[in-house]
Amino acid sequence: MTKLLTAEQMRGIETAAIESGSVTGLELMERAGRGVVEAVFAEWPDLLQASHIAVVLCGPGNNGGDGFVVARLLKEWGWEVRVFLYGDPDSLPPDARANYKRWRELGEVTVRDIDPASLQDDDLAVPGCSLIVDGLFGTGLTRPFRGPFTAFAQARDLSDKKDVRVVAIDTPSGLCADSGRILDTAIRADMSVTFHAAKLGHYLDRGPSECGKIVLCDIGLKPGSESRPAVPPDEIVRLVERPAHAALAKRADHHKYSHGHALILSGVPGTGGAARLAARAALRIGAGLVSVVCEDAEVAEHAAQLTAIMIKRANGAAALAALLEDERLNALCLGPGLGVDRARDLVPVALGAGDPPSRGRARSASPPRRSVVLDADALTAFAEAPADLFAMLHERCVLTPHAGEFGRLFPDLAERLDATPTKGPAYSKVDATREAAARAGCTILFKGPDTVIAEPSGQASINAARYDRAAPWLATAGSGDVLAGFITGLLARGMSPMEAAETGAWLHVECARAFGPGLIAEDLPERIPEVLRDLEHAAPRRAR
Ligand SMILES: NC(=O)C1=CN([C@@H]2O[C@H](COP(=O)(O)OP(=O)(O)OC[C@H]3O[C@@H](n4cnc5c(N)ncnc54)[C@H](O)[C@@H]3O)[C@@H](O)[C@H]2O)[C@@H](O)CC1
Ligand SMILES: [K+]
Repeated sequence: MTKLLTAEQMRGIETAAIESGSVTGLELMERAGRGVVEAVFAEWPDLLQASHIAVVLCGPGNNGGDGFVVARLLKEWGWEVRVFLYGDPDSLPPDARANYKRWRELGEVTVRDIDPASLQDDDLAVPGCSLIVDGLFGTGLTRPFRGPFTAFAQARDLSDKKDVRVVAIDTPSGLCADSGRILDTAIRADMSVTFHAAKLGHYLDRGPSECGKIVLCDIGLKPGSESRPAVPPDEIVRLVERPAHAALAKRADHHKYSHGHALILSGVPGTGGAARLAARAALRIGAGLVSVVCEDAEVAEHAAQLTAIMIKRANGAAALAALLEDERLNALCLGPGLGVDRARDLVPVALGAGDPPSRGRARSASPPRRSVVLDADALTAFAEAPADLFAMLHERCVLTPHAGEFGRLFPDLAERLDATPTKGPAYSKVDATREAAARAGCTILFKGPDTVIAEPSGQASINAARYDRAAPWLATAGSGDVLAGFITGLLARGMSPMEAAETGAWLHVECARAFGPGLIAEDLPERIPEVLRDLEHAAPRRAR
């Protein structure tokens, strides 16, 4: 499991280690600086060949302290190093000050105001400079950085400057470590070297655009014990990773009914493509049976297109309620191509909250806990009255909004997320998704290249389609319908909502990566066999 930490959690782990007496802050800082230098040489071995010139920018906190360590180690390696300190040397925290002093035995420091009244001429354009080390701010960033930094960052996109590499210590300055949002402006790095564990901001929002490559450096901090974890498990955000093959495999002694029956509800004639995409995805991911549910007028369109996927007729809410008397139909998907009017009629029935007129049945006190995925129109249908939807949702539901749909259901949370951040830590997509899940009472998968999944308990994870898992071709019509279908199929197979949402999101990205350029939504389910085979080959062989 890859854990992602907030700045506060990281500080807690560091403090606990120092208080335990197992390590000093100075030792941690030395390991951090050394880790940065090692990462630089590993990434750019040409810099090992001869002595080079580096500019090291140090800020007023411990991130600056790491910068002084890097400056010293590069100097000892034979480099020419120019060091700038933004802040007062006498106000540096103790470990940073100790490293400032050690550096001063070797070289000069150009000291500048942290908040200058007017712009200063910093002459950062050091001729022949090969490396810029950003040690201005790390996890302690609390407000937009100003003055020369703003001018500096805005005037030049450092990483575009020919032959100059930019390495950020921990996080690129200006990037909020908790949210991945930029406080006004940020330095764009080619590589960011972070310590102990990556931070949420490396994977959320603008983080991946600003960080370049992420390198994780072990500075010898031990994880807490199981009885006294340094960070409570529920508060830790995980990066969604490759699922276990066993979770997706089919056992030889199982039959199709062991893998559930998924229903995908479709809309008016001519809009059924989205439902068929979702249905195909549910079938490919292994649901035992998949049916598209439609009205009489839509049967011909589906019949012309579907073979292994069955068609079930339901003209209106009462007919759907009658169909759902069959408890073998264990997972439903509503939204793709459904139309908002039809969604308003059918969603309450799907959630077991309807009062079907044909049978005159009173609203059930304990509605059947059938798994339900609500996407697209099924979310938009409740834009005027989200509380009505939340009152019907239950723990087997998954909502899969994109940013627009999220804003319709949770306008106050979206507003906080969209507001320009003025201080750190800024409100993050993880914060918003967790709050949304608690309010809705079910699992929420908030889509994007930084998809966040959260359940009401506060458990949360990020499925990042960034860095080495980038899948830009997923931005194509129908891709969300396929994701909803994957999740529905996995729910039909019996996964929990959180596991189905995480696994579906991971497979979605993996299918896109397996296909590559030119991808359209139809291609995604067709890559499932290849992706499943790869998972099988990666799985450890069973002992004979
Ligand atoms: N937590 C840990 O376990 C370790 C932390 N280390 C380093 O320490 C860093 C965190 O150090 P700090 O907590 O001192 O935080 P930072 O060094 O990121 O910055 C905090 C300082 O900057 C000021 N500040 C914040 N935003 C500002 C702005 N926009 N303009 C002007 N001043 C601003 C704060 O008031 C504070 O003085 C990490 O990012 C990492 O680089 C490493 O030394 C290794 C171990
Ligand atoms: K930094």
